[in-house]
Amino acid sequence: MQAKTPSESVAILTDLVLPGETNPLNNLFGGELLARMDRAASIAARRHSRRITVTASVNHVAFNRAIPLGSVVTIEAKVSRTFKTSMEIYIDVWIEDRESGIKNKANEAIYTFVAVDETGRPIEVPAILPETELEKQRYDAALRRKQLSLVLAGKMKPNEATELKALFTE
Ligand SMILES: CCCCCCCCCCCCCCCC(=O)SCCNC(=O)CCNC(=O)[C@H](O)C(C)(C)COP(=O)(O)OP(=O)(O)OC[C@H]1O[C@@H](n2cnc3c(N)ncnc32)[C@H](O)[C@@H]1OP(=O)(O)O
Repeated sequence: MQAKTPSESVAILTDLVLPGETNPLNNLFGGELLARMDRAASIAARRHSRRITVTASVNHVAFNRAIPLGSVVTIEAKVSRTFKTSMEIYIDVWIEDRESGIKNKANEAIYTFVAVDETGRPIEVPAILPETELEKQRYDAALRRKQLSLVLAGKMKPNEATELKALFTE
């Protein structure tokens, strides 16, 4: 299977925040943002693997800035690292300033997707070759995040999480 670059998987969704999607503070409802990020991430995972993909876990979400009603929101998702059958998808969320058009970072999230065959069994995905400095940083830290996610899910013993242990012994 031929390796791919993160830019080959990039998925960008730009949409408005409408009244039915807000909370009582008139900001985008958190669950609505999670769903939009899941959609963008699933397209990125699909573009990388060209397989059926499912969300295996949401590893990290930071709601750093509220997103007001009427905002133009851009969600950019791309594969940051692949393992055997799983892919880490890094998602950046931007709000566009109405007057200047300048985009300011509002949130970010990290999802894990798994490619599956027609019977739902995990199947191998192409490797990834990070190109930019940011892509390389995200790639390098992804194994640590995977181990943390597996430990929290009870799928890995803490003493097997070599990358996590290294954080505390360096
Ligand atoms: C192309 C352009 C147009 C595109 C056009 C759009 C098309 C778009 C199609 C629509 C697509 C919609 C997709 C929406 C996304 C859903 O809405 S999917 C619905 C929500 N998700 C689900 O229902 C998934 C349910 N869970 C499962 O099916 C199974 O648990 C899984 C995820 C397949 C894993 O199966 P398993 O038996 O645990 O398999 P296992 O071998 O242990 O693990 C497989 C891999 O997952 C990893 N893993 C498992 N759990 C975790 C965890 N908690 N944390 C991190 N990694 C984990 C393992 O480490 C392993 O990784 P590798 O080392 O192989 O890389």
